Amino acid sequence: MTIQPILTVRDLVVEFGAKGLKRRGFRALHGVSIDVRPGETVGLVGESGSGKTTLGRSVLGIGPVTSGEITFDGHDIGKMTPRQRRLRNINIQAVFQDPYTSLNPSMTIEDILAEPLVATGTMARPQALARVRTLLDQVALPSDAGQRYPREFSGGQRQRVAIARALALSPKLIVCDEPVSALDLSTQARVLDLFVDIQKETGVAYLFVSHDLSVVRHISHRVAVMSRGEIVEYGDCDQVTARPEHPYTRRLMLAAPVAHPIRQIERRKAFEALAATS
Ligand SMILES: Nc1ncnc2c1ncn2[C@@H]1O[C@H](COP(=O)(O)OP(=O)(O)OP(=O)(O)O)[C@@H](O)[C@H]1O
Repeated sequence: MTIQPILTVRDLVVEFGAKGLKRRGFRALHGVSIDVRPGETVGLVGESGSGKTTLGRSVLGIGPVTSGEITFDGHDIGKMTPRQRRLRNINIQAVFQDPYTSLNPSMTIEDILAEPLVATGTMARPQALARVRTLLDQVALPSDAGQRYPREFSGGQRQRVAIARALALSPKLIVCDEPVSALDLSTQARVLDLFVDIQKETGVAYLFVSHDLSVVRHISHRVAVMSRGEIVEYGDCDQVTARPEHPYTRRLMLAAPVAHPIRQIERRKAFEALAATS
């Protein structure tokens, strides 16, 4: 039995600064196709400027779609306005890079987490507050965190709050755009493990954007490699990261540091041998 994707992107073209039909703007995406199945993580990796964020923003409905299709949970959402998305209950959430600016500093954590539930009419405030306690528990924050403000938390803890907020409305898909890049290495590992645990618990799918191949390798079932607005390689995580076929992916692998210098040399030799035979 084939599993239907929860998200399908077909031939997505995004141009910035296009003026009407006559003047073409800067083309950031050149016909990108990708899909995400329920409960899986698709990692989107590539160097700076390759178009990862642009793709994520189009899926979220906060970036332009010049042409192509985006289908989510059976709905054709590519050309929907934010209002149309709300009316049709299109529930795709986001976790962004910077935990220091993504949370309103004047609101308590409780209010930050209750807001989407109350604002969408999903729950009255008393039920929303009960849900907040469950969410705090889910992201392993203490129950008294609700009465505190974002400034009282570390970067990793703030990112846990951002994850809890994304989970509040029980989405089937979360777009994660560099969600651990601002964190130190040990905090990165803990937050990545949290993403994995939450997926096991809830079945949520992630489109997970990162420039860091080791992060993507840690969390993804499938990986798409982007270069200059195109997907140049796309497949199972093990296949793409252990036996990359595209020269760009090989270069990305070689550029990714590994902890042990001898392993780094061995790996470089292996990839050079691979490159010579292909
Ligand atoms: N609003 C915009 N107006 C004009 N050009 C843009 C806009 N947003 C992105 N771009 C351009 O589109 C290209 C892709 O950018 P994007 O941010 O998607 O890349 P990225 O792979 O996410 O990079 P990074 O890892 O640095 O965030 C870049 O050349 C960028 O300058």
